[in-house]
Amino acid sequence: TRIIPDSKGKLPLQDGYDYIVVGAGIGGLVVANRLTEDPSVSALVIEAGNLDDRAEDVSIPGNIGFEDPRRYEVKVKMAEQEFLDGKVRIFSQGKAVGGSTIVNGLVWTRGSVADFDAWERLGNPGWAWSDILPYFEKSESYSAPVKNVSGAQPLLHPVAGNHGDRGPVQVSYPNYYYNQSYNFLDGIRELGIPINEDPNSGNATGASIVPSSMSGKNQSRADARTAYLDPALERPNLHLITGYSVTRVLHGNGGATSSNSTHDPRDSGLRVTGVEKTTISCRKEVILAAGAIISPVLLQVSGIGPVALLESLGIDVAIDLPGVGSNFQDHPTLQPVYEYTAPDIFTAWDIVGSTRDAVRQEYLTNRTGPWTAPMVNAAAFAALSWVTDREEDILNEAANATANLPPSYDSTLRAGYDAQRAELISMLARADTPAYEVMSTSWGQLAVSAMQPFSRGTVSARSASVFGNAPPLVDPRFCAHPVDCRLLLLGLGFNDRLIRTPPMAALAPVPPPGFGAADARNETALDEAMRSKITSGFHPSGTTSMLPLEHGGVVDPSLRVYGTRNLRVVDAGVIPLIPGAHIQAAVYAVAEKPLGLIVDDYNTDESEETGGRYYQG
Ligand SMILES: Cc1cc2nc3c(=O)[nH]c(=O)nc-3n(C[C@H](O)[C@H](O)[C@H](O)COP(=O)(O)OP(=O)(O)OC[C@H]3O[C@@H](n4cnc5c(N)ncnc54)[C@H](O)[C@@H]3O)c2cc1C
Repeated sequence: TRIIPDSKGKLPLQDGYDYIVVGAGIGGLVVANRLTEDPSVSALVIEAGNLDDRAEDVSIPGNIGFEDPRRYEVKVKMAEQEFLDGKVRIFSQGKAVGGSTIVNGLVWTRGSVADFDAWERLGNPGWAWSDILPYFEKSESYSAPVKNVSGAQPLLHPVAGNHGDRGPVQVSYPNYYYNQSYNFLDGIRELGIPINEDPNSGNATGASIVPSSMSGKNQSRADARTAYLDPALERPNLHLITGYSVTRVLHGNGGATSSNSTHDPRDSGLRVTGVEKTTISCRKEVILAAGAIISPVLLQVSGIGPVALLESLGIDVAIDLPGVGSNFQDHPTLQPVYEYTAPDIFTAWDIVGSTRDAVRQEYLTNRTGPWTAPMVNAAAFAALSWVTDREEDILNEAANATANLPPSYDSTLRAGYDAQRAELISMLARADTPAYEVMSTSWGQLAVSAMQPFSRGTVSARSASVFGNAPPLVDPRFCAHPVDCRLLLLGLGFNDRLIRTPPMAALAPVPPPGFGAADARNETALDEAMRSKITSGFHPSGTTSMLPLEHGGVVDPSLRVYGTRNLRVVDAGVIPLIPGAHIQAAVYAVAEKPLGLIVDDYNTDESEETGGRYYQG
């Protein structure tokens, strides 16, 4: 691999590449790696961020949440959240080779059989659980420790059934568990939630010690860079530019094309910033993998998106595609801390001063001790019927309450939403898909996320350039559908019961202001306290959805943008319906899957355009 860092000068590039990939996160690096396994294929990856320095704040799981590698993050301001408290929130996104996997929390969960079967029913043949399972397996090397390292019963699934053992991403468990993880799991059991020893089997509910994207041997972060770039460094046919941002997809002569172009559609290109503006051409395809926030904005500023938005910004319309930037989903999340005040409780917050020196030394010498443990050791995924006797009321509310869809949604997006809502309701009614998740940290944070969100938002360019004065408008519209807040309230009520179980009461947890036992009984007050605290679960997705055109889709089941012949999106944006899980495992699997389709397009017949509405104006 030729890595071309931010040279601030002329870019030493080839005349052209077969494939040009925008963004070196999960989607970009998986696709670039798999394509260049064939030495006759050339690919260029362009990444806005830089190679990370493998410093301790990146690679050591115990640093997550404390010494975050902020230098590899960009903060994106959300629109004021009108269904919460009217205030803005911040999204984090990775900006580095490896994308958000350089800064993420390592939690490795796939979701349930039902999550992916719903993708297929929504109009995506070949994307059911049984179809995507081989790609979950292909992406990972799963290992569970055979010995009990921390003294307590680890409750892990030790056998690698349905798990990959030769894939690039190391998935394993830490060599250390905080005792509080077991208080949590014991308390959860007292509330009738079963232990799930393998949350990645397709049955996603129950309480677990969660697997992490980390090396079992080195006890360090496994990310898209270590998994998919580092092993390919010897390949001369893979080039990577770092520190440069793609600003536009070009159409026709030098760009991904619409059918009314007179130019060769294969002659694609991108505009890239640097000291000197550069245009790069490619022979086969452009693959957008800039993540669920930026990929739709790049499409919009390149003239592919909802015609009304593009015209309002003075952007020439190439393809009127109403779904670009819509169907935005995330897991709304609360992070209340029930501080453990019993004496002699050791938490990650105690790792300071000389204790920190000792913990660090133990980690560096033996790869054992608290620094092997990521922020989240244990989590519970609760099925709705396990946690309420008002299940029918909630399902009725899910079906009948107004979803407050964004006014910009056209009839296709509304029809697509109706189909998704039916799937979500059937998932809420099942025992193997979660209504909410509770994540436990060593210091008493019991974070609650609604796992089947019914609200939908938008990502919209606010200028004709990605670098215009106005950054894009990112609006998840958290709790636009009221059932999302209802599920979060249910989760907080659950926390209140949980901290009063004997195993948890032994930790003497103190609820944060507004979240105490009396508050939990007063739903109105709790609801108000809660709305000011809801924020992102860091899982933006859906903004370039794989759905039929008549349901607001942006890409077809081969991840090709409707109306183009040589432009695909391969990142979290193509997820049509967010799984009830942390999404990195799904994004890796999604990115592994289209390889055959991409390559076949150029080895067999000419690819056909796949529908789309060409702008005639
Ligand atoms: C703080 C945080 C914690 C998270 N924790 C977890 C977790 O514990 N478990 C889990 O499953 N998921 C987690 N996630 C989510 C997960 O990491 C993402 O869903 C996943 O990385 C998305 O992959 P992607 O390929 O869509 O985009 P990314 O991995 O974000 O990669 C996109 C890349 O594109 C680059 N880019 C953007 N614009 C341009 C441009 N114009 N030109 C060139 N390059 C560009 C970016 O710099 C970035 O490197 C977390 C995310 C964050 C931010």
